[in-house]
Amino acid sequence: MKTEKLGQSHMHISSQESPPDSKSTYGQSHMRMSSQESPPDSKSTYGQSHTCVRPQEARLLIGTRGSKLALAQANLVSDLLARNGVRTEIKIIKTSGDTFTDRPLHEVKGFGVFVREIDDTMLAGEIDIAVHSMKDVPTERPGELTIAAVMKRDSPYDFLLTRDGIKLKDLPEGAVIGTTSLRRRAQLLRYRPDLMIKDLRGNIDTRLRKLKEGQYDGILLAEAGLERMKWDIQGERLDPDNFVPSANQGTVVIVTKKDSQAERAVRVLDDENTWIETRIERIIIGILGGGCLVPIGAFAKRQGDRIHVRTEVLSVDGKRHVKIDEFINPDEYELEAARIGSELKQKGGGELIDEAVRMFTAKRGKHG
Ligand SMILES: NCc1[nH]cc(CCC(=O)O)c1CC(=O)O
Repeated sequence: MKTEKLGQSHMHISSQESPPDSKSTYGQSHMRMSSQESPPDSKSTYGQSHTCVRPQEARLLIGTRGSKLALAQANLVSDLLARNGVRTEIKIIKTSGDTFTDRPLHEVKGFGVFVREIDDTMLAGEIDIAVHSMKDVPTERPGELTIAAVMKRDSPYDFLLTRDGIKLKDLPEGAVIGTTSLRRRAQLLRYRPDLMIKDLRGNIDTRLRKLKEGQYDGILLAEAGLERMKWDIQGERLDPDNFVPSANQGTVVIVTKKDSQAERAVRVLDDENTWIETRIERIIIGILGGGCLVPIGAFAKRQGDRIHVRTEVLSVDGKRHVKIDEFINPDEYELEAARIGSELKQKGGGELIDEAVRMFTAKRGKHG
């Protein structure tokens, strides 16, 4: 296990590798490990907690945000289910993350700002399936709901778009880069402390427009979003050694009520390899805590008969970080993920997390 110590500068000790192909080829069949992120004791009350009992031949209702990316994801799931004989209908649900687009996400109250209202609609029995970008789904979940399927991972990497195709290392001194992600901000400043990082909110099309309008020299976003929108835009895929992705980045997840017809219907879409990679990442960030208030990267990638795990916590200014980069045995992946999360926390990650949360809380106190 290789750990970089907390300090002012770091010799990167992992072998620099170009990002591997992000498509996994792992086997399809699998024994489902415990998927419970919430206590396994709560039994679903599906069908008992609401009056609207729909006839059996009714379509399953898919709940989703209304952004172009979210709709692209929901339509993909609907099409795949149709190919498996499952009829669905899509219902758009507005979330607080979509409402407050004028501020950084970490300043929108509470966790799961893109998920909470959709969870509530499912708990009320008004939808059967929810399709989310998995990285937006908090690790703390309502006991009645379950992650019923994790789709095969798209690109997990961050992607830099610049107006004239300049690479990150060649950007001029003080170039303005748009992102509102605390993780991307800290990782950018670690790599190029001279850069000016400017908040950038809004859906993908809004961000692209702001780049074209000249408000930024570059913008940083998830490559998966561009893939799913089928936008073939030239840019630079950032190396996961320097830009460890957000936990579960590039993954679409399907949530249903436990023990429901919907849970059984969507199971066919589950991808074993992505299930394991994203579970490792969620165990790690679940142990670290801090939610979206702290610059944390967590990335697990199956490579042959091993799983490469990279995870790090950074200070908000990118000047300090602590990182673990190692290969683990897939047979013990849950235990190994818990060990890594605990070690990262003990080796300085906990202090950086507390510092970031204190900083945010103080800032929120000042601005109300
Ligand atoms: N709320 C931000 C968010 N949630 C999921 C994605 C991208 C798609 C994915 O990671 O699956 C994005 C945009 C971004 O990070 O650029």
